[in-house]
Amino acid sequence: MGYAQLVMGPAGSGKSTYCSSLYDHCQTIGRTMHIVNLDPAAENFNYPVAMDIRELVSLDDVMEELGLGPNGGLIYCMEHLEENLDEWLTEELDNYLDDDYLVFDCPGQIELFSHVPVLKSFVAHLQRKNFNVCAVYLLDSQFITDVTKFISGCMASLSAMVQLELPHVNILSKMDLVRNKRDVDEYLNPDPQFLLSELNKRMAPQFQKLNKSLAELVNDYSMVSFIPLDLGKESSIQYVLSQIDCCIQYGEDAEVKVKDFDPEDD
Ligand SMILES: Nc1nc2c(ncn2[C@@H]2O[C@H](COP(=O)(O)OP(=O)(O)OP(=O)(O)O)[C@@H](O)[C@H]2O)c(=O)[nH]1
Ligand SMILES: [Mg+2]
Repeated sequence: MGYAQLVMGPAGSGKSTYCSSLYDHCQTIGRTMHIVNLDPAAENFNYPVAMDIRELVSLDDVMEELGLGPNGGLIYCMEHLEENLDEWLTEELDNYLDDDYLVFDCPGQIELFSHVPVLKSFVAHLQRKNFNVCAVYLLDSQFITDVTKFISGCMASLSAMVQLELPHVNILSKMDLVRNKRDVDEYLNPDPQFLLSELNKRMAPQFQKLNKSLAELVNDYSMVSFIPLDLGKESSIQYVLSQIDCCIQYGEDAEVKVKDFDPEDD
């Protein structure tokens, strides 16, 4: 059984930085983790790139040859990935062991996890290869300064959740930039009444009914809650990782082995 995180979130939400911090953390604690670049437009990396979509397809070539812009070009690249999953991903995965842990650093174009099916096929492929996959969705903590931004961030996360049907962990990134940590608490497990009153304060009266539906939607999927992540604190990274590990049952096999030898069981 292999393990994988699919790291998603809007452009600039801190996905690649999270991946490199996670990598460093695992180096420190002596744990093996491989980071995969799925962004055909990425250029600089702060982590060793274990697999790289750019070896399959280059955004520059696609834009030049097909006359596409950067976003259309990216969608084309991802569709190309989808068509080549059997060759490319299967071949690349052959380099890893059965119980390896992979982290996929995705591009930030939001359409990738809202309405383009490539990630769904990608996940299905990983699952066929016996990977336990967790969706990790990053939202910039600066979004909570504006409740309308926060709600739209929640909706985007929700659409990834509904589309991918994976264990799902939401992270509020860049906590080092939050000055008043108390402001954050209300957004980590948002109360629908609180969201509703904040939205109503911000928006014109004709939106009240819509606001109510949005707040209810967030509440109905009570899974829209966030774990704060402060990359400056090793303990924060460790906590986030432990929550994700729990979702994909990483480490449980080891526990079972320990239990097998528990003298009290005799
Ligand atoms: N202060 C602070 N800045 C951060 C943190 N994480 C990321 N950043 C900054 O936010 C910007 C975007 O970070 P990236 O990690 O490239 O974000 P991304 O989600 O990978 O972006 P795309 O791949 O373009 O979608 C960079 O300038 C980072 O230095 C953080 O925890 N704290
Ligand atoms: Mg990135």
